[in-house]
Amino acid sequence: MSQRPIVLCGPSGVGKSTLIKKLFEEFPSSFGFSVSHTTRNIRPGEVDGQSYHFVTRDEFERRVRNGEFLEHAVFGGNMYGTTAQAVRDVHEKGAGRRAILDIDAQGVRLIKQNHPDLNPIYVFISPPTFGTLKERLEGRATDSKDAIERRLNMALDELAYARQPHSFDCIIVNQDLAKAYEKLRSVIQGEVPVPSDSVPPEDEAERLRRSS
Ligand SMILES: Nc1ncnc2c1ncn2[C@@H]1O[C@H](COP(=O)(O)OP(=O)(O)OP(=O)(O)O)[C@@H](O)[C@H]1O
Repeated sequence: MSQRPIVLCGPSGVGKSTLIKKLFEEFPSSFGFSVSHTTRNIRPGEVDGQSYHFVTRDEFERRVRNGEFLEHAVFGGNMYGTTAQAVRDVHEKGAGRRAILDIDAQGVRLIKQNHPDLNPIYVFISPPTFGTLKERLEGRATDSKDAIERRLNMALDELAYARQPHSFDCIIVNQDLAKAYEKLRSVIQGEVPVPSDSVPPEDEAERLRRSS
């Protein structure tokens, strides 16, 4: 198997975690997640460098200025992010495991601009329709109404980016989970060319949200 990192991108609720979980179940020691940086305090039982890289806000901001992060965000007043080095470490320090990244379209743009040496395989997981995505987010029952609204608004950008030609190596529409998983596995195992699906055109739900 090649060791190119895998970048999975797609709107929240499309099924990325579900697909990654299946991969880990089938190949328990082939893949690894990168260790994120955070400014939050270390909790009992956590190990610096394993759970997270715990750093001060000054240190975090210095790394942001250096362009080290593929993505970073603030949650509950603390900063979290993934550095390019953390992705390289999965391979170099993780006994040859292959890095899987679950990142948003903005993160994909940053890798392409700032860290092309990572040379990942870019896969976009698409919902069958925008309306289906809404149903999945509501059905998951883990997100507040506000969070669902935010995620659906963000999904508009993700879908617009994925509809641009050549933004991803492969697009997989997650309609039937078993079929989507088979396709993902083929892409990862380098059985290329795996025929790419197309991001579906705007449906009524997406059109209404874009115009509101
Ligand atoms: N093909 C599918 N058909 C129907 N339901 C699905 C399918 N794939 C995933 N789901 C369901 O959709 C919901 C969202 O999936 P999941 O949590 O994996 O999304 P995600 O893309 O990882 O979201 P986030 O980025 O917010 O973590 C879950 O309840 C999951 O069981």
